[in-house]
Amino acid sequence: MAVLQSFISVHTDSHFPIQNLPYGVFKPHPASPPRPGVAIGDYVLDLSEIASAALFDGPLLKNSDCFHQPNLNKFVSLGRPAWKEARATLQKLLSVTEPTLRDNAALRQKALVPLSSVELLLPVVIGDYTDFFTSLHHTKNCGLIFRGPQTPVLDNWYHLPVAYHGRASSVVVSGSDIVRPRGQAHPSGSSTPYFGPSLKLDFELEMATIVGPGNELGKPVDINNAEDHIFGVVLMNDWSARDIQAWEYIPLGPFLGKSFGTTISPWIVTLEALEPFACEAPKQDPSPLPYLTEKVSKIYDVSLEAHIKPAGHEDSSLVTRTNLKHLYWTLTQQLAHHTINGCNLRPGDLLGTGTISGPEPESRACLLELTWNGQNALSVNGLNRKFLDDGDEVILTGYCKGNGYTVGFGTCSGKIVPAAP
Ligand SMILES: O=C(O)/C=C/C(=O)CC(=O)CC(=O)O
Ligand SMILES: [Ca+2]
Ligand SMILES: [Mg+2]
Repeated sequence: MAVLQSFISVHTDSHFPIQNLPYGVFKPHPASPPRPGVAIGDYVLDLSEIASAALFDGPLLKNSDCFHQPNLNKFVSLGRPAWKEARATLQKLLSVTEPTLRDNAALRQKALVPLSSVELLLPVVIGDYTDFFTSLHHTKNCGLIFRGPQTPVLDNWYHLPVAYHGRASSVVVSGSDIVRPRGQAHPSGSSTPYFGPSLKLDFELEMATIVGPGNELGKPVDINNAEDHIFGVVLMNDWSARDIQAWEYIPLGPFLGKSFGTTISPWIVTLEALEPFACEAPKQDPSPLPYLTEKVSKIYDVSLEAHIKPAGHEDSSLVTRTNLKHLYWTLTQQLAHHTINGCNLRPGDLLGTGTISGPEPESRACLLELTWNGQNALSVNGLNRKFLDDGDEVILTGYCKGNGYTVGFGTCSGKIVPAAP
């Protein structure tokens, strides 16, 4: 089958071909109101202009104001039939054979904005943010580092996707600076805790689900319908202060060691765009309880990388290479488990997968694991790094290689700036 092509020329390495069409929110000029868009090659297609031109003409979207909103919450609340309709409309409109936009210079001028000139914002208002702990490799390594060799993986882990409740207020879009947090750090031996800027600042390479329609309080989502509640996926960096975390987390879990900032990529890649890259999820042993047993158990083959760029350097160093498919618990199991007690999810909620470490040492997805809690230094552009220095920029990226095209997530980056005095 011939590869679908757009009239907009898209380089084969671009993350944003017509097969992707990820959703974001942008401002064309600093003073303009935010509006939804999709990325196509080096452009953003302004969906408010496409809606104003009455080009969303399908039954579900023709009378909707979802693309005249300052965020994507309304659109993601509409559910998969509306998402499919929008995708079909946009793929047709952008295709090489369709004259409507291709041959309308005035509309092209208004609706296609160079990506390099826009400001990208958080794509959704995030009411709640939860972070799971679903890579067995990450879990084992953290267990060994934080708790020692007796039981690195606790008994509950194989029976349910463990998670903690994160802080939605401090989720920021890629490109935002991260202020080094201050806090109490784990004392060594019998000393008293130290207070000051974190000395063990880390990144965590993750992905996160953006919730679609969600569920009513008291009505759990069935595991086999969970996919219909996932609009799409972003890259996520769950910045973590390991010295603060190690002291505070017993017995209630992460708190100030992680709530000072979490970065997500601006583009939400839809499950429709990821479908060609679906693969079988790893076999689970023991078998999960019936409420977590899926008819089809799938994950996606997404190559993931983290790079660090020190202050004043032109280039960055690759520090890890991993893949979403290494996760033990699937995105749908995470979502269904979250609701099984009746807890309601709302449109735009963010569900982090947890750190996506793979089986090899080179695929460990945070510095805690890569340097084994600072025991071994990592070489970053010839500099030694155990944890992050002020001025370090962490750049995450992810992509799926198709036949003749790439479905990518762009980047998710953030730079560490010095702690408050
Ligand atoms: O093992 C622990 O005590 C803590 C582990 C984490 O910091 C991980 C966490 O944020 C969840 C994850 O990213 O997998
Ligand atoms: Ca995390
Ligand atoms: Mg965080």
